[in-house]
Amino acid sequence: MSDKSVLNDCFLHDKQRLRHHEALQILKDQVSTIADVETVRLENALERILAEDITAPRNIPLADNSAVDGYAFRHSDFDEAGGFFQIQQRIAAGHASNATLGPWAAGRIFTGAVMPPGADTVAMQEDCETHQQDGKDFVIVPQGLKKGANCRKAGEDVKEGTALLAAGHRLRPQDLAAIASTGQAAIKAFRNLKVALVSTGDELRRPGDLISVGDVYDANHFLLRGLCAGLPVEIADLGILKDDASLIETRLKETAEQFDLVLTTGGASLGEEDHILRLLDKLGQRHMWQLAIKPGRPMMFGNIESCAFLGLPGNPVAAMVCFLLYARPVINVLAGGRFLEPQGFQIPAAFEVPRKKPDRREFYRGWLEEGSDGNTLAQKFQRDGSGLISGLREADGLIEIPEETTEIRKGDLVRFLPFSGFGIR
Ligand SMILES: Nc1nc2c(c(=O)[nH]1)N[C@H]1C(S)=C(S)[C@@H](COP(=O)(O)OP(=O)(O)OC[C@H]3O[C@@H](n4cnc5c(N)ncnc54)[C@H](O)[C@@H]3O)O[C@H]1N2
Ligand code: MOO
Repeated sequence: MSDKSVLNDCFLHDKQRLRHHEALQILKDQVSTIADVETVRLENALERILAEDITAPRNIPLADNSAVDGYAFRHSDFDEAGGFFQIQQRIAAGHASNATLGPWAAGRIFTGAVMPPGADTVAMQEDCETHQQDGKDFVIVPQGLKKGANCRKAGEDVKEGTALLAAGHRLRPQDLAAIASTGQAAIKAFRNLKVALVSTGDELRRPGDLISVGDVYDANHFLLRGLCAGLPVEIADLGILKDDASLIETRLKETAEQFDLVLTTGGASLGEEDHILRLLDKLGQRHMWQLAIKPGRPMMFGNIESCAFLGLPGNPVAAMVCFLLYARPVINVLAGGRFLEPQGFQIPAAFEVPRKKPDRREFYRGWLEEGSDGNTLAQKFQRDGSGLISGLREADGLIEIPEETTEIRKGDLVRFLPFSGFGIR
């Protein structure tokens, strides 16, 4: 390799840069919840992050009840031939009976109705025959029912005192059902995080605006807006800031006073027109910059007073990779949740990479495909450029290649991180 090609490699210094795992550790150490707590009615609690533990105050269900429409009876009255019972009471759901069931008596019962005292088993009505004799109603229950059949026990779903959900959990529909089943009408939840989205760059224009040579449409705003949609945030669009240090300084200062997190893209490197890093250092504290990853190297993290600050690189692929790996878990922690790690699995590669730089972790855009032998393989988007939105669009996930790997041959195991594991599609 010639000296020139070495000098041309802008990743030459990866050895001195922060490793991915070190960056994650810094974020874990530095970030804690800043969102306030508020009371939220269950109707509005979907996707909110719980700020309290939820414990069952009583058994669910509260009492033994029937799982079917049928006839409740005492199993001890029943023998191999079946049973012949006089129907002595009728119990509908919501109308518990206090009358104890005597020997050879049955209660007409409906699904969800509380078992009458003394009864322990229910026969389904389709399996029974009824008839009248001397003005009395009887039911014939066929043989074979086990004691307790078709009876749901008190507390069989949840026992009184069971811990159902812990603070920090993001509420799904089934969690809301579980809370509702305890009778709790409102919960303590963290307020959604107030996030300001800022795109920086003289070249940027919003879709719909006219462009001329050298201009670029602001794709990152829509990328980040979409990625934030799956997180407990309220976003504000601060638009595009020109590469003007004093303008950016004023806006960042104002914004930091009003928001929990400022998320910028662009201007993260050190060119004369890149102001974000210098301004973060001037206005607040920087905890991280320059990672040994590709793409995403100029990613930065810090704070301006009590406002967290994430400066993502301008290249859209780098912005998305950094968002998924770093911004997403940071946002979730700031919002009261846990540090979200991606889910991934090992899978053979359908591609080869003859030479990969050591000392840096790489994230390719990729998808799963079927190999000739029918096995599933990971395929990689051919081109590596960090400005290629096409790769993101075609991908279903990221392929994570660790620092020590210097070559990938077809069939080597690689780690696939499906986008679904990041909560996106
Ligand atoms: N001399 C060096 N140059 C660069 C380095 C370096 O270390 N030394 N790092 C490169 C890497 S890696 C990346 S990534 C980029 C990121 O730099 P910035 O964060 O300063 O981003 P910009 O220069 O503002 O923009 C980079 C690229 O992305 C386009 N861009 C920016 N914002 C948007 C947007 N909202 N929507 C669509 N596209 C956007 C911008 O036009 C540029 O083409 O720096 C390398 N350079
Ligand atoms: O790391 Mo930059 O992230 O090449 O695009």
